[in-house]
Amino acid sequence: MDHHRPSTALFDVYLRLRPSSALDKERFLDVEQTDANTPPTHITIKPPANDQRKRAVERFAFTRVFEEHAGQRELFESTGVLPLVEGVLGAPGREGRDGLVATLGVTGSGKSHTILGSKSQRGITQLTLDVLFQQTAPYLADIDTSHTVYPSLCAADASEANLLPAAHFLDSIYSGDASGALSRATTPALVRSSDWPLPSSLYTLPPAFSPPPLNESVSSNVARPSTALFDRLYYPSLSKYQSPQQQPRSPLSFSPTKSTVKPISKFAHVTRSIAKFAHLPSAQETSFLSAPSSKRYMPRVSTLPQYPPVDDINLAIDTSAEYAIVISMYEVYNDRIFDLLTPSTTSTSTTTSKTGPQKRRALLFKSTEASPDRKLVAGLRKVICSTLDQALLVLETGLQERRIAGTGTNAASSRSHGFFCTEVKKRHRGTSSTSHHHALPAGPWTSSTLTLVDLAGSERARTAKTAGATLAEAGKINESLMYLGQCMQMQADNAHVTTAGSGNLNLVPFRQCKLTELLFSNSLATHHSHQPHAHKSPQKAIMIVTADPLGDFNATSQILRYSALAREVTVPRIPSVTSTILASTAAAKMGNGYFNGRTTPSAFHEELDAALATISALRDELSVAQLLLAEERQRRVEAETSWTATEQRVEAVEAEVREEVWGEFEARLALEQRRWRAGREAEMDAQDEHLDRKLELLTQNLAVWEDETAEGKENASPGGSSERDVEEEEEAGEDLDYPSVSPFDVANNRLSPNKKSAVDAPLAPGTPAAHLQARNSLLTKEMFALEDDNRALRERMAAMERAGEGRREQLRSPSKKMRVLKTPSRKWEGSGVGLDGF
Ligand SMILES: Nc1ncnc2c1ncn2[C@@H]1O[C@H](COP(=O)(O)OP(=O)(O)OP(=O)(O)O)[C@@H](O)[C@H]1O
Repeated sequence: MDHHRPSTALFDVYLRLRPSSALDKERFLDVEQTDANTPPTHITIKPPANDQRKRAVERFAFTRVFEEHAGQRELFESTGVLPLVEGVLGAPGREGRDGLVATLGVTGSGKSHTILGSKSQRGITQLTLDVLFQQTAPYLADIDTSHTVYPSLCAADASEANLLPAAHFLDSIYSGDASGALSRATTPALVRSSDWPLPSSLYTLPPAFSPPPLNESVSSNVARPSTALFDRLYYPSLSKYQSPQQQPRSPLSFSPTKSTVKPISKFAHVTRSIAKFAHLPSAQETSFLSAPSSKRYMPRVSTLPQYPPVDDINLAIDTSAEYAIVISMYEVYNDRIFDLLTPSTTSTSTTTSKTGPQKRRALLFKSTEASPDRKLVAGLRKVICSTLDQALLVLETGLQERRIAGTGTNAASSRSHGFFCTEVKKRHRGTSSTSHHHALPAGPWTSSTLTLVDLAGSERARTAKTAGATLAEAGKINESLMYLGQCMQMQADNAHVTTAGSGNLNLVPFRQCKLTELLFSNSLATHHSHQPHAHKSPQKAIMIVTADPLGDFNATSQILRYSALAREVTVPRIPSVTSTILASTAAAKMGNGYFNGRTTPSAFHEELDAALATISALRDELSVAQLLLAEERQRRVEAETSWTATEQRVEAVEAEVREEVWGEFEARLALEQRRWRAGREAEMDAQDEHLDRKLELLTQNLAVWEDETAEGKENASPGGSSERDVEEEEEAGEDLDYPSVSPFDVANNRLSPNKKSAVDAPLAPGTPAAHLQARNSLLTKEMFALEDDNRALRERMAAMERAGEGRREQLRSPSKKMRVLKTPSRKWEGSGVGLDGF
């Protein structure tokens, strides 16, 4: 089995076995021993004796296997981390190369132990930082005293980051704001410090260390005593590797003044970092010493593990260069990126802290204006560290933000994928002028990053005994690890296709989730790398797979399958029971005279051997088929999980869209209703006005008609009979030439036959009766016209109401009943012509 990783492969893969505590369990993993001088590279895994699925033995190849006794230092030196560190530092005159080290394994298998260490031992991260500071210490740019270094670093940063000197960062975190309380579980190295606060006596400052007056800036020399105290409290173990002149300065001795960050047009785009830094609040506000009530405890560097030492390690370093080391940290939690150096509670404003914990903002992984060819996590808070101690304090501070929870399998299980980035910024130093040469300005800053990744572990809910939010987190973790497995498998297949020189390359689906995007984007050579400005080579990556040989067989074998460099299936030997059955069958045949002249014993044995060989081959095939079937089943389960996850995502999106559309719809409905009501009211007002005008006209006409009727009556009885006489005459039916009739009676057909014939009878023209008849018929016509108008109006109103009702029914939400509008009915009382329904 060829275990040499093809050149196109992304990762060198190492396997680290951890000493197991579950000694009562059966060991399922064996390391293949080679000769004493060659480190092991192969392992075999055997399914447990009671395995129902009768799985075959599998053999895996890795770049190297580290057995249980391997320590942190051995791992650090032998996994290729040091060449990565050298790569990041860059060869003389050359830009460095990005590197990535990730750990992968089942929960509790030792990933965090490898990357971050434990209470007593340092992990790869701390060892890397130590080596980096040892090598670069004499060449580190002096951010504390140089006026130009900090602005130039900010200007050169391509990731829209918020760059801070370590002193300012630590000060802002550990200042007196109560919001700075530890918000998450403590880290392996800090487990003690959570229940071990600084003695209260340390908070009580002697009078000599009283904080400077409010109006004095941090740059003031008055701040010096607190610097001394800071050194005394937090720097008992000053760097071992620096000469006295290079002893690390305390963070508080950093003295930016407004004049140091004067707005130079060249650095005009250096925005937030400088602006914030230039407007530092007064020392009283920012100094951690000014806040005895702080709940966040700055860890003591001296209490952090010092073992194993790496003082003897030497790397090649570019002595003509000037370096700056910048730390940033983030985590991928539920497929979103969160900065670990921006605490979830604000630590600079007491007013904000009163409002409770602040939700952390998720960050984007994207190409930026200054980095079009490479994706970066944009908007991180990055801390420029001048000493190892500062870097360790920043690391510990960030780790306090990381999500950790106790599960059934690990007391401090990482619930997120942690990314710890050490960025090495490098530029040509520049020279001062001599009598022979002109001064050479410092070159531009280049930047390379070593990212150490502590992946969260895959886990089974049953064994981890998780529930609620922790179970949901586990779902997300498993999903992202499944995508990672798919990508690694595809990449391995591609690598084999490339080596074999035949077949098609698959597209590695690394954009499926944030984790794979972060791990693969800058490792794979994309089309961008062919662009002229894409000068950086893809990052180099190492994967350290951790496993417990006495742990969970299923979970471990699954991870080994997709991470190993090569894999081979070894079929278990035919069980002796089969041979026994075959042998006894043969014996029986012999006893039954099977060989009575037809078949010789030797021919029978040949036949038997052939049969056994066939059976063995068939069993081999069966085992392989069973294995493939098991894998297919596993894939199906994974596909189903992914399908369910996608469905849930779709449902969530759908619900969101529904909610949005419904909100918009309701707003429009309300608008339509308002418009409709306003229109209806306007129309009703117009109708009322119209009717009023008509009524007025009618009343006027009636008055005229009554006057004229009265006049006519007077004229018709010159004897001057009284009004009462006229009425009596009318009632008695004693006719005038033209009867006294109301146009309403005419209109409503309420005339007596006598009156009707009198009204209809033609009269002599010019007489008052004829005049009255003409007026009466005019009024009657007008009445009819009015009646028609009213009817038409009523019909229109009824139609409008029906339409409005229909519309309302149409628009009405099934859940939210709209209040039906009830308009009081109006009636024109006097005429008997109702406007019901208005
Ligand atoms: N090689 C080792 N030597 C000694 N102790 C170890 C080793 N590996 C792991 N441990 C211990 O086992 C425990 C669990 O390890 P660790 O937290 O690193 O697991 P993990 O893989 O990171 O788990 P998770 O994915 O749940 O975060 C820790 O107490 C750790 O110190």
